[in-house]
Amino acid sequence: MRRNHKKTACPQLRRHTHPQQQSQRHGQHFLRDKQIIEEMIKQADIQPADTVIDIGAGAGAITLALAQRAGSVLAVEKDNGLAQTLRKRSASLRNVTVVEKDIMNLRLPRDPYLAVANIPFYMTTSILKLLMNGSGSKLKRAILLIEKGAALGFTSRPITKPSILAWRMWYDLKMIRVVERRHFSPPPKVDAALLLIQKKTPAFLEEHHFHRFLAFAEDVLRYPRMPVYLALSGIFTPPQIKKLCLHAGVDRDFPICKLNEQQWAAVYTTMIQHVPSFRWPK
Ligand SMILES: C[S@@+](CC[C@H](N)C(=O)[O-])C[C@H]1O[C@@H](n2cnc3c(N)ncnc32)[C@H](O)[C@@H]1O
Repeated sequence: MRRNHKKTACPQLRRHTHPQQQSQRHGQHFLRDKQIIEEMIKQADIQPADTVIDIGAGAGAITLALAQRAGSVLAVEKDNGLAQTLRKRSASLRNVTVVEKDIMNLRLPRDPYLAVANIPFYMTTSILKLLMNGSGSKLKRAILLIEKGAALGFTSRPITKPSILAWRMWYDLKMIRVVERRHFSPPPKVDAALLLIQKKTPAFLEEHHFHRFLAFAEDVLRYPRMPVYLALSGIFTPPQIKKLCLHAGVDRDFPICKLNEQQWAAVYTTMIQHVPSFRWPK
């Protein structure tokens, strides 16, 4: 492995450069490039009063940069050694709180917040669920470094996975660009990408519908390429399906996964308004 400590965003990493195997188990791939951190911060459009979470803060490469812009920074790191290092490095910064914890056990802010992070790749889906699932998600915007393959999956069309569809009903997900593996130390096995997550305002549906919509999506997307009339037949009557297709401007044989978010919102709203609740997918 080629090391160039001059370029490393955090010189303290020398002490924390673990063997490759351990880094992979804990998702410890530290950012070496300050320009990428600057780009993340620019994309996050942080305002002076904002609360920002750094998920998997490591030794603070992103946290310390965030502290210059945000009202407060919550740096969450599970690794005891790294958390201690970050505590020392941020001791003089009154707007940084280091929380040594598994991110999955963190109580998220009750007020709107941002997330800017180079997350542990092995937890990507769990972290996105944590940030976006739920009726009262207060996430306003996030810019996350994740695996390139995952970023492509979350942002592509047609949307075949219920959880991704549910996220995209309330959030715009955009892959900003690829970040090659050489920008990390030690480098991961695959390239990464910057994923921008932005809350839709207004969203197609009110927030309290999230879980019911997810159950609906899980039911009708069981076979994503199924024709609309078949996929919806367990919930709607044939005349309702005919009307829905007419309104959405799609043929009854149109693959269900090819509906756009606006069409999904129309189908779901029709269910809530015109289908007895015992027929709603649970
Ligand atoms: C990809 S590294 C990023 C480190 C640092 N932010 C950077 O960019 O250099 C991911 C970090 O997440 C930490 N981590 C792994 N699992 C975690 C968890 N469940 N909760 C919180 N932190 C975790 C790792 O110890 C590691 O420091």
